[in-house]
Amino acid sequence: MDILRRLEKGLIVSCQAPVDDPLHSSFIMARIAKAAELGGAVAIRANGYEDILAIRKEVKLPIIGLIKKHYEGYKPYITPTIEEVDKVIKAGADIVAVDATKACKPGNITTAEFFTMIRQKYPKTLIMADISTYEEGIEAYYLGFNLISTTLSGYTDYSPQIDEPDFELIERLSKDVKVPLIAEGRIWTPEQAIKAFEKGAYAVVVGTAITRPQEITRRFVNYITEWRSKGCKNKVVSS
Ligand SMILES: CC(=O)N[C@H](C=O)[C@@H](O)[C@H](O)[C@H](O)COP(=O)(O)O
Repeated sequence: MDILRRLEKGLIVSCQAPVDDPLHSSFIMARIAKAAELGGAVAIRANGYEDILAIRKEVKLPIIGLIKKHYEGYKPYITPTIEEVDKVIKAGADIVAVDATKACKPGNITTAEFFTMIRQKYPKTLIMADISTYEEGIEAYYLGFNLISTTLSGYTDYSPQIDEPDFELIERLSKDVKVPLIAEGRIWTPEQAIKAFEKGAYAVVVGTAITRPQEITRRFVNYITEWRSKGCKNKVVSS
């Protein structure tokens, strides 16, 4: 089946562990991706050449690949140059996710120029635009990106800094773009995933809430700490 059709109304699991995470390992990411596949995910989102390669060997699902790399003097870090695009494709990803914010990519390349470079080199590859605002999503749509994801809302200094997923952006963009609009970023519960679909999302990406035990633990601990600081209603047993 066509890759985009396979994503429709489905859960995409983002399997990423930064260098300072104890799970930072291609072997572990591939096992987590396998678990996500067995659990019913429709696709995997993965970061880094080695991780994509390892996941490609382990799962049959479509892979959305990216490479996070920081270049001095430039803000974009999600597959910001053609070099990272080459590696993502070489590793076996089906879709390449790139920064499509208004910030120039390394070498002062605009999103429009970057998109043209990728399209000329890879005429058939599906390209996902990681955006942070409505305007960026619209621009990405008219440039010809195949999918648009709300990944970077809350991660540029001009987008809303909220704890929840950006439902308003999901709703507005899904009405105005005619390519799949992916809801991504800070989805922590199944209810939020359903809400994203109801706002018009084509598929949802969940990362941290499924694949990062360190952050999941921290979230539990924070809730408990807050409850305790409010003079918890029930007796806390101290050892
Ligand atoms: C902003 C950024 O760099 N996002 C990254 C994009 O690949 C990942 O670190 C996120 O985990 C992913 O977008 C899923 O989001 P969440 O982990 O909130 O479910």
